[in-house]
Amino acid sequence: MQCFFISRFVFNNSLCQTGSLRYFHYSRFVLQSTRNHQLVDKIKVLKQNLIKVLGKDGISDSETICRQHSRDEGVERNDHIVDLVVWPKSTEECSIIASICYEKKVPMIPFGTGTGLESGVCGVHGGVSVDMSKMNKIVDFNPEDFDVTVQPGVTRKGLNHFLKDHGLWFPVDPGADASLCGMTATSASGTNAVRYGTMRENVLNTEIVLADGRVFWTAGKNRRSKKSSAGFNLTNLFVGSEGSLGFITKTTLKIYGIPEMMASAVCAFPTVKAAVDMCVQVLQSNIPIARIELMDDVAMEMCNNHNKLNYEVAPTLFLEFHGTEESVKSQAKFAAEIADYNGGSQFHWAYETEERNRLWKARHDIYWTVLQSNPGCRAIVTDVCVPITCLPDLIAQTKSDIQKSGIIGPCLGHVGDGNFHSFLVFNPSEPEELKKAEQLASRLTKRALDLNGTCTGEHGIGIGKMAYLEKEIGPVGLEMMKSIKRTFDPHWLMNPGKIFSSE
Ligand SMILES: Cc1cc2c(cc1C)N(C[C@H](O)[C@H](O)[C@H](O)COP(=O)(O)OP(=O)(O)OC[C@H]1O[C@@H](n3cnc4c(N)ncnc43)[C@H](O)[C@@H]1O)c1[nH]c(=O)[nH]c(=O)c1N2
Ligand SMILES: CCCCCCC(=O)C(=O)O
Ligand SMILES: [Mn+2]
Repeated sequence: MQCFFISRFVFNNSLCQTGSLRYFHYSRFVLQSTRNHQLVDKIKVLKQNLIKVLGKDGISDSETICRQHSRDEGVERNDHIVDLVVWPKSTEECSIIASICYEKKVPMIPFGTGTGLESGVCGVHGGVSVDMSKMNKIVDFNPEDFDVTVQPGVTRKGLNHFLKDHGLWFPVDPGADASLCGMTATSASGTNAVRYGTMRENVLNTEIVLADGRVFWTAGKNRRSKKSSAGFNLTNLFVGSEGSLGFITKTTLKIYGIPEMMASAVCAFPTVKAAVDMCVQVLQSNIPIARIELMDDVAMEMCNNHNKLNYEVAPTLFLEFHGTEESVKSQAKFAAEIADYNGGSQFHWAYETEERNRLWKARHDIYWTVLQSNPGCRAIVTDVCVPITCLPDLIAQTKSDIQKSGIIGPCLGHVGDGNFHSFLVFNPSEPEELKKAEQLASRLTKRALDLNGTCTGEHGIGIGKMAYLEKEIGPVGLEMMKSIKRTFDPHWLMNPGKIFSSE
């Protein structure tokens, strides 16, 4: 296993180390000189063997490429760099890569598009990053059965571009243009989940390459029935497995008809509680709302400034209705009455595709908006999800906690699911700020767990949420998860150091 000797002499100019997170710069030279020699030797042999299979174009050990593949959009972890990157072009090549790594006992880390937020793609113990982007075909499409099977290089936007001409779409939308197998691996969701479900509800089958190179389908080869009672649900085991059980080399997904009409609206509220109360009442009234997204006043102000918009700076819901023209109109009328009852403003409507896209782009871009509004800063993104009735108090407590701390922390959420994010901004050269942000995130997550919720509604555990998993699922639950991992991956080679440690 790789080992690092971290001393102050290692750092070029900045060091900030508190709790579980570390941010620092160091030189590749020092990194390599302290790396376990056994692994370095193994990697040399491995490289030669892999070149024979993949050709020189299918493999790289360049420092830049290894670094690019060792980070996602979340916290940068400069001490967890992979040693090699490979690009399989087929399931067969992926299987050969796995068997070669298995023989040498070298860690393997699947890489989708790197949009994850929990450091899922970094090499905690070094190893080989397997970039799936060259496996980018739609391999099976059954429009009348409403299913499609794609390889890992197919992204959400790529699939929707293909489906559009057939009057179909795949609605799970994390905003980022993530790979569909990466979304399967993290159990992603996003803005449409309140109506169409998350990846868990939309994955019918997956093809898997195991750590030792064996290939199998979790629901049986090519099976695509909408339901099954045939034994354990192995498909769901791989949804949210974060690369720790095997490579997902195909995912079979449910797809949907594009609704005749889609209409979006924006509505401001006097308080977060009023906005969430409206959301609960909309769900209780069985309005089949497609999106109901909260942005707090802090997020709205940044959104306005960044996008040259002039929405009210107040807790705001972004809503969307799907259906026939008649149904959209009646859903919207009912929802507007509920908004009014809760002190909400008139709806500002967007009917045309372009206008709707602009509105949702402003919402989806909030991650970049916050970072660009605070140059040089980084952020801890929280992702708790609680029973919806607990949400108003939890958000109110969180906002008051953030205000007292002096940290900048916009909050927004997929409120229809009881899921919200706070974006706790800190300056990496101010250790006190990072400490405050970490303590805030920890208090918030503990509060959510005490309310029978989860530490992560959609981003996954990765490294960032490992500390909370045992409290969430209990010691026996954690041991069961580890036993399952041992069954699929007895030598702990698939993405080790994520979700839980090996002890
Ligand atoms: C601006 C912005 C906004 C959002 C988000 C990101 C960003 C940058 N996300 C997070 C992110 O888009 C989501 O986690 C995706 O599912 C990650 O997919 P990638 O293909 O990028 O996986 P990425 O390459 O980042 O990998 C993520 C994890 O999956 C594993 N993995 C990837 N491909 C695999 C494969 N083929 N087989 C096995 N394991 C594999 C990796 O090893 C890693 O552990 C999100 N998410 C969300 O759910 N809701 C949201 O609202 C948002 N919003
Ligand atoms: C407060 C910004 C957090 C954004 C995190 C990305 C995400 O999940 C989203 O919904 O947007
Ligand atoms: Mn989200």
